[in-house]
Amino acid sequence: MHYCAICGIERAQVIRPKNGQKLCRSCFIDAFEMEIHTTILESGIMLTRGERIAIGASGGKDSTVLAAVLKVLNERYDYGVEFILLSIDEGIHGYRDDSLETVKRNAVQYGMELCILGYEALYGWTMDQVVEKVGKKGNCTYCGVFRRQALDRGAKHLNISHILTGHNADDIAETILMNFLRGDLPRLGRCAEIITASQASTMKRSKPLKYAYEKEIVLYAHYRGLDYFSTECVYSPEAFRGNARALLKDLEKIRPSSVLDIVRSGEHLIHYPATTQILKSGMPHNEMNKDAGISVRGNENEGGLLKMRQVASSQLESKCASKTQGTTKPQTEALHIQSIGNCERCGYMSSQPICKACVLVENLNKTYPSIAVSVKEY
Ligand SMILES: Nc1ncnc2c1ncn2[C@@H]1O[C@H](COP(=O)(O)OP(=O)(O)OP(=O)(O)O)[C@@H](O)[C@H]1O
Repeated sequence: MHYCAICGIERAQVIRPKNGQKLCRSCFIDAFEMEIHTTILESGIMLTRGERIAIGASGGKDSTVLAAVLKVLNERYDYGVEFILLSIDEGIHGYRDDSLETVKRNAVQYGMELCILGYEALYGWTMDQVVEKVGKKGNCTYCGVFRRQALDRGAKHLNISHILTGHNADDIAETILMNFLRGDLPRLGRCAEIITASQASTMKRSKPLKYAYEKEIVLYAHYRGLDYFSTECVYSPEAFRGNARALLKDLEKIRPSSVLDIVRSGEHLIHYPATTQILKSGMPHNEMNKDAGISVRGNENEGGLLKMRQVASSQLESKCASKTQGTTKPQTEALHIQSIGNCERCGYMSSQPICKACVLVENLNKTYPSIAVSVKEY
């Protein structure tokens, strides 16, 4: 029999995948919570006293554990933050309607306000209708674009500018693998970041469970008897993600630390190679921006590093895009970082004249002329 590596009194019940440490149930719960607290403190996820912060709550294990742990930490370490559960109803019968019932119970259990926003009200389409129209292949693209914007809209409606999501280490490792296998280095760097801000949004998003293994999240939920919804989406997940997931699981069998190793590799690539080249060139930010033909709305001199990353990403993105289109753009072509403006159609913030959600809605509405092309204001 093994005793817990921390207390040395209780019988060990858990072997931690990241380091092989054997822990008892109670020490595991403490260690898990402490690691998320440390992630919040060390990663720059700012939880400012008095601030209202949204938790993207799907009712699944990850966001339920996130809400439960944040409630504990908020009380234990006196963060002084008000957490609001923000749920998006994609309109998937037999899946999201059931998981939202779980979120409603979680709101009562954790004493958190709950806001639910639906695709139907925002876009005039439920995902069930989208799948009926476009089929199961490719429907995840619609769902992902709509959800991203819906979360932003919900948070804005609540006067909130920071959203926390339950993406865990396995989710991030999968995305890194997918982008690596596709040769998409700019996305690979971005997906490894714990805090993301997009050019198309002023909303900050953070992933406090970034270093938490899926296995441990399930175990934590089990040990604490958390109320969560465990059914997979009725529409098949993105096929390529399924392959990346299978590959990750195989790697994990041989080497349990693989998940975090891949996350760390992704982090190292954030600054590599284009950003590094720009940093090495020593060019002053404003000169570099002028050369790159960048127009950034607001203070032209602020956010040097961020701008450098944007330039680096843009350079690589434009190279990748031109490659996939079979043309090679000249290296000297000026780069244009779009500033955040407003979508001409729905009025919501967008880096393009028409936001992605409106483009997708327009596609959907094409064969339904009686439905107005609109994304409703919320
Ligand atoms: N319908 C939704 N409403 C609000 N937030 C959502 C919704 N769907 C996903 N999210 C947020 O995005 C995160 C990652 O979503 P994903 O679809 O990858 O699900 P997941 O990894 O199974 O997470 P979960 O177990 O929380 O459902 C979730 O943890 C949650 O914070």
